[in-house]
Amino acid sequence: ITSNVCSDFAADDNDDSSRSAEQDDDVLTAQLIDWLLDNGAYINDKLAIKQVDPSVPRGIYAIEDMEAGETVCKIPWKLILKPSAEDLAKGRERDGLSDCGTIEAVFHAITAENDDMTPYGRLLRHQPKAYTAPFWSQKAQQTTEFDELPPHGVDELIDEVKSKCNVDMDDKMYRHAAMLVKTRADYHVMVPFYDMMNHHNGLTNVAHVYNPFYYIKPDPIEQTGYEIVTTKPIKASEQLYLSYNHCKICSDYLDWFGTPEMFAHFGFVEPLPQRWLFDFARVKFDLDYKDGNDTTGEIVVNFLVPPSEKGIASLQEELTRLESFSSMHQNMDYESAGISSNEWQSLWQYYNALHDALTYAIELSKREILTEDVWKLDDNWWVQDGTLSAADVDEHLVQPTTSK
Ligand SMILES: C[S@@+](CC[C@H](N)C(=O)[O-])C[C@H]1O[C@@H](n2cnc3c(N)ncnc32)[C@H](O)[C@@H]1O
Repeated sequence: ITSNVCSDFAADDNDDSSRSAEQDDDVLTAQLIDWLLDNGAYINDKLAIKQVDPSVPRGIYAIEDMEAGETVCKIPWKLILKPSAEDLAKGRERDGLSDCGTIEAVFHAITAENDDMTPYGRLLRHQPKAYTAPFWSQKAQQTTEFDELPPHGVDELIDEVKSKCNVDMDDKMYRHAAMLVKTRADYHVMVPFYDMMNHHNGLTNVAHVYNPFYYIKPDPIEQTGYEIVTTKPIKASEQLYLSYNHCKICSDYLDWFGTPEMFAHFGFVEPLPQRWLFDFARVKFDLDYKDGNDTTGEIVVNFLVPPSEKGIASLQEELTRLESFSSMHQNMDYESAGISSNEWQSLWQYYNALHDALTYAIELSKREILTEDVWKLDDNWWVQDGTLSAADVDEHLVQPTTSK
């Protein structure tokens, strides 16, 4: 996976050329924890934040065995970056308003004068810049036929910020703030410590206690803090993992938000299990190891909607198109392509994942009975895990039928 994207970009972070050794990730993280504890946060003392090797991203690990149901952290409302009280009072609908207020709050946190900058602001400022596709350089977007290879619609993420928020997206720090919000916020809240948790749908072992999106009074998060608990026993040295799309508060993302969307929003290719939804072919499937625990074993495709002959033929066309993209670019290096090595690596990681997913789906569809029934359905042919939420049908919002 793309784990080294983060650390590589940290090295590219030339905004802080005067950065001293004290500002390195471990120091910034230690300062963050001290600040949180001094200001009323609870953080379970069986945990440590670390990067165990350069090929995996920094994350939260158990350093002692933990039981299911233990509190991981409780982060007080006052330490959370969020829109102004005035904006919050207008409601928490996902109309972009909340995101705008959060981007503004993050911008101020990362650009505060030295003495006013909190350890959270410092850590966020130090995070890798522009590593998700919507924030790539223009050159990368053009050279790599941006709109063709990475998932479609990545540019919408920035367009949405530009059209809804009164922020200057040509300003480097505003762009960084926007990317931080897109990659680290839960809806309208940026929660220190909690936002260091990585994603894995096969190894999820923590959950939210409260949903920040459902606004009830008195708001439990304002009262008791942002609280996360373990959902399984976790052994010392294991990593704590959240799911960014199949979690208790993920109803907007639950059904349609798969590996391509994860790449577009968060800038990494998720490990198996992966979900792929190809609307143009009306094919939707999960890709996983046959024996979930054996990551060297056979890979299986679980079609979530019966595949059709027409759909598989479209996937084949897409695979051919991809291969012509690859034969045009694969022998180049990032310098001759004129883009950064991180953009180049990230692009090919996604290419390989997409290529593999298409190849598996085409190959393993030969074991299925193909039926054209999916083409008789309406645009919501893909809804599987939940039921459509009436208010937001156009946005393909789904609500879980069971709590996860
Ligand atoms: C909310 S932050 C998670 C914490 C982050 N690793 C850190 O160092 O603070 C989200 C970012 O973490 C990275 N990330 C999360 N899960 C990952 C995974 N399974 N593999 C690679 N990178 C991951 C991605 O760069 C993503 O944009």
